[in-house]
Amino acid sequence: MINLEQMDLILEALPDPAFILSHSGKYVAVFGGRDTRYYHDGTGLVGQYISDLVKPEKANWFLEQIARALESRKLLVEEYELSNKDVKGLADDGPKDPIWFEGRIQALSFLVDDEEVVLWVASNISERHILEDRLRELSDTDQLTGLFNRRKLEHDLTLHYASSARYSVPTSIFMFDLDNFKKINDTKGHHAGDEIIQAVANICRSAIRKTDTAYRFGGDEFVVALPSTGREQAMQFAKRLHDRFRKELSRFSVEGTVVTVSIGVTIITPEDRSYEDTLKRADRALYEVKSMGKDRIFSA
Ligand SMILES: Nc1nc2c(ncn2[C@@H]2O[C@H](COP(=O)(O)OP(=O)(O)OP(=O)(O)O)[C@@H](O)[C@H]2O)c(=O)[nH]1
Repeated sequence: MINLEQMDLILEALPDPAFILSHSGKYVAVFGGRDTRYYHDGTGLVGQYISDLVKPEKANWFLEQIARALESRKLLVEEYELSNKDVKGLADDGPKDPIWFEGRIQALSFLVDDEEVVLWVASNISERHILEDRLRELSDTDQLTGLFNRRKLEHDLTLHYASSARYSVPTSIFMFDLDNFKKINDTKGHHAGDEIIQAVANICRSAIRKTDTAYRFGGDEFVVALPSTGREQAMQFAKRLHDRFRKELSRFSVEGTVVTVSIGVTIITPEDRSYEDTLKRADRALYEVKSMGKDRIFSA
């Protein structure tokens, strides 16, 4: 049998810190979490209140989770970020960078000083979090150009569509496609083609505003989303962008074949049933440009 003294030693040896927190946010007790590579020593927190130690917004979040766990009586799992600068009363030794925690919060079946209490076990998941961020970034990014990809475009357009519908804020869309690209690819090789695609991406990056976003839609097709931009403004910008393409892509010409860009411009309208309708219209505008002889802008 394990005696009480041994039980204390076991609790102290727990790899992750385990807090007993009251309904009002008091640190009633702290066990374990002695690994200073991952955690700060939390024993200095005992007897203090969360709202005295962390900023109000974060403190309210902690109190909400405690209340939820007490109400549901079920295990609650939540991820959150904290740095030792956020929490007064922690010793300076321990990790310097902000830590991402997974908190597992469980109501306990006894009261402390007439208050309900929860067990809050905090595990350091920073490494996993960084990896997840990197994976998300990779899955949203086109490898050749570093621009966002079609997947991310579809995600972002859903948001633009929702805010256009809700707040009547216009979002303009350019869809553009290189002209005569196949010929260059066939004559000078795929590698030269890749260079052109990268040059287009660089022009986009340097030309657009911070609030605009450029995407590689696929192959030699690109999309730029311009939030809070009406048609007239969008057309002015399309002209400027088109001029830059003309100037900066002319160096890739071969044997009388010039790489130019055709741009279809449209705007999310209240009649659109979803962003897909907007994209289809942009695609139709692009088709019109191509049939009119390429290297120009058409608004639909
Ligand atoms: N180098 C390179 N070529 C690509 C890439 N993705 C697509 N392509 C090529 O891009 C070309 C796109 O075809 P089209 O749009 O019909 O070519 P185009 O000559 O520009 O045709 P128009 O738009 O009618 O002027 C095809 O030859 C594809 O093989 C890529 O990542 N790198």
